[in-house]
Amino acid sequence: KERPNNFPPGPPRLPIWGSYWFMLKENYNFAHLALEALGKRYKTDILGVFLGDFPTVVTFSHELCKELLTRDEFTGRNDTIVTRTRSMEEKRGIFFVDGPFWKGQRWFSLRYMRDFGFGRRSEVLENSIADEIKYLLNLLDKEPDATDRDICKGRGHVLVPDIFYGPLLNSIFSILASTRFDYYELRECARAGLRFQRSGDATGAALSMTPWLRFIAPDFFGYTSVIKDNGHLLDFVRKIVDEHLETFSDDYHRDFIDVFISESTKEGQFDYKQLLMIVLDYMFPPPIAIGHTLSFYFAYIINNPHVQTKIQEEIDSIVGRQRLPNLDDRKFMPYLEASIREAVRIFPLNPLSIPRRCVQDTYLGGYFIPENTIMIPCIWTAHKDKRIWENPEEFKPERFLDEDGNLLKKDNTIGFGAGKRLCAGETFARHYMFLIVASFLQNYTIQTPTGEAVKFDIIPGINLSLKENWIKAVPR
Ligand code: HEM
Repeated sequence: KERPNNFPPGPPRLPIWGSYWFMLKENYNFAHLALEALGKRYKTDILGVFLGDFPTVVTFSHELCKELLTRDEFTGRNDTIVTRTRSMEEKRGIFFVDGPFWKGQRWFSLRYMRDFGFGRRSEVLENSIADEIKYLLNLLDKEPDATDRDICKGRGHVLVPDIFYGPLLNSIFSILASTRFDYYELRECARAGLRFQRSGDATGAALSMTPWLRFIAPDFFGYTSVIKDNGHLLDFVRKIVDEHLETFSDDYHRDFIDVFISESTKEGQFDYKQLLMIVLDYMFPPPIAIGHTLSFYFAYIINNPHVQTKIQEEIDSIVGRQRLPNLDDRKFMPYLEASIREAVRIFPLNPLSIPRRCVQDTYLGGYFIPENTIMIPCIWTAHKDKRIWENPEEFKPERFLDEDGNLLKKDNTIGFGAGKRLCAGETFARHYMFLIVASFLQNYTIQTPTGEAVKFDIIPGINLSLKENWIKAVPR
């Protein structure tokens, strides 16, 4: 268990948690800040640490993060107690599988979800998203009723991102399951998902390194949430899949679940658990990833009112006030688009992306990387790399525009990952974020209920999230 020869520099390895002790000392709450600090301490763009027994390499520069994300040797994922427990003790789904199984399942799901509008322009999907956005605008314009008091305190006084949970989930379910659900039920689901991902904080990481902790203090180390909250999501998905199996007919495929049942049965490979996990892997990110990215987005434009005004001017000149914005408007609204890119850059939701696994011995940045090393691109630091970004701490959408105000073709952000494991929902996410932001700012100016700046009270987890973000939408 020696440090491998020519392994990247980093802190020593102590008993039980290896170098993790040093991370906790640097920053107990936020692993990305702890690793960034260790990178600075060792004056390196590539750090070698041991998370318990696992050799782990962290890259910080934009260049090395991009290389890590795009090279085939780093397309594996890690198999941990949490990823296993999450998928019923098997390796299933898309997120945490690798090798030929991952390739086949990723290709299959993207190929067939596309037929239902996912990842492309689609009139049917856009109309259904437009209906969800009308629901949201209506919510901003009314006093709360019994069913929405948890997200609305009064006219225009709403909780972000919780107001988006129902619409986002209904949109993805229109593709997966051709079904709409009650908004409150969907919010409860999204909140279970949020608790589950928050269990991936510092103590949750300890669980992956030393799984026996689940027998000693399951609540403290997040194991209870893995079981209970993930169980809530699985029960929800199981009900949908079982209903599909009961009513399935090969004459007409209503949605992606039907296509999965049909195609995999034809090949004699119907896998119930895989169907559950694919649905879960596509339903989890819309509320958690899009919802919380929007939450940070609104926080930034509230704290930068000049940006908000400029976006509103752009909306007024391209769309006006007589109709709602649609995706045809997107290419004529570079400033709005740039503001979304800038929010993803300055506050990447997954500051350490979703860690990869090295699938064969190789080299990176001149250092030796043994097979099975955990590979972590520190997106947080790469997005503030001064070699790429001028004044990186400043929220400045203009950095994505040329002198004539056109959107730059090249986007150096890597908040959606890169390479063959690039986020499978990026197009869906970008479409949705554009439509929500454009429709909200066309009709409202967003501020905090007190008129003060948003305080960045961040909760750690696999994703970062704001503690509680009530906003006030003031009619324009
Ligand atoms: C703003 C919203 C989102 C952000 C910031 C985000 C970010 C990410 C990141 C960083 C990864 C890891 C990529 C890598 O390893 O290189 C990822 C993977 C993934 N994302 Fe997203 N995501 C978002 C929205 C979505 C949505 C809406 C969906 C689905 C509806 C989705 C589905 C997935 C899937 C299935 C993967 C796993 C891909 C694989 O391992 O092959 N994401 N996402």
